[in-house]
Amino acid sequence: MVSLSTTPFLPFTAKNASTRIPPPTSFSYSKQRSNRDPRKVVCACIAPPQNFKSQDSSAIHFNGSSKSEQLSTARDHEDDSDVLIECRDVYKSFGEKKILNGVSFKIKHGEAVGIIGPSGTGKSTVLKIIAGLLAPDKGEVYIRGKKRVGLVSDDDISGLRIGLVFQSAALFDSLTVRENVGFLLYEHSSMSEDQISELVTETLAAVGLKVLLYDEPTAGLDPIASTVVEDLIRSVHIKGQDARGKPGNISSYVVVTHQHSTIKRAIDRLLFLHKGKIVWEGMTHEFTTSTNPIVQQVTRSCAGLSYRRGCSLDPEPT
Ligand SMILES: Nc1ncnc2c1ncn2[C@@H]1O[C@H](COP(=O)(O)OP(=O)(O)OP(=O)(O)O)[C@@H](O)[C@H]1O
Repeated sequence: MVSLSTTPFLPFTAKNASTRIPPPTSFSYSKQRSNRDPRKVVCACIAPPQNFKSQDSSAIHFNGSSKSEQLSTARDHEDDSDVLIECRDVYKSFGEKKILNGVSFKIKHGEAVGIIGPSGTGKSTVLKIIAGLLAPDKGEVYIRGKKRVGLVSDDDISGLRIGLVFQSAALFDSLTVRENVGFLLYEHSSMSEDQISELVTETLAAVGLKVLLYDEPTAGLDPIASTVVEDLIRSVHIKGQDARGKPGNISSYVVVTHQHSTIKRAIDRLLFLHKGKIVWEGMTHEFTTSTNPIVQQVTRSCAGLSYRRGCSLDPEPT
């Protein structure tokens, strides 16, 4: 397990911040393969900052500008050779509660995808199904074109390492509370900023992760601290680069979020999950100009509201 103090994350500065900014209070990265949990899931934890006051409380608005959009959730006649992950008609219930009701989408090599939608609609459930922590009741998950059977194990058929980054703890009952919550930060680490930066890049490379799934990575962070995390998410992607200009190792990532700044800064393509289905997908900048009635309900409810006032992605009641 590798645990990192937050202080050394200063190399990842917010592009829009004029001053160097404090990082989140804790960021830890852990290769989660204890003897008690043989699954090939790599887990990290990002916790909200403590005792950190933003130096810039300016509102962050989410407003795209493109006129075009792609309303179709079915992408026929596509070249699928670069598809890393596909969920095909996935259903999931918990007891009597039907959560996913035929979810289908593809994640391609190089993509930065966001899953948004109302609370409780099953976004985290989708991530857990992709990661192989939960099995769908019906439907299939394909990893590089190979159907996944059962949960992720050491016999993983895909060879594609998928990491899940949790926003909060209490994730694996096989881990102790201490392991789950803290990932034991080195609060008084003597490592330099550059050493830590290097360590993150090298650790990701050594672990061999190709896809990262982030579950609400900026929840609870103020706007400035969020930008640090959003930049870090971009920096470890193959299309990004770290403070030293080195490209990341992550081929594709998926972010579940309610935060407008994260949608704007860290996501290129959006999947909108509503009532158990993907009801809209398109490029991030196409969202606010969508003519999809459900999307319009959301964007209407967000009009004029700032991030800090907590604009919700829940559609207005009809
Ligand atoms: N293991 C479980 N057992 C029973 N119910 C569950 C389980 N996991 C999730 N649920 C329920 O399924 C629903 C969807 O949960 P999920 O966390 O996937 O939603 P979400 O869209 O990520 O929500 P939020 O945006 O609020 O985080 C919720 O009602 C939740 O209580």
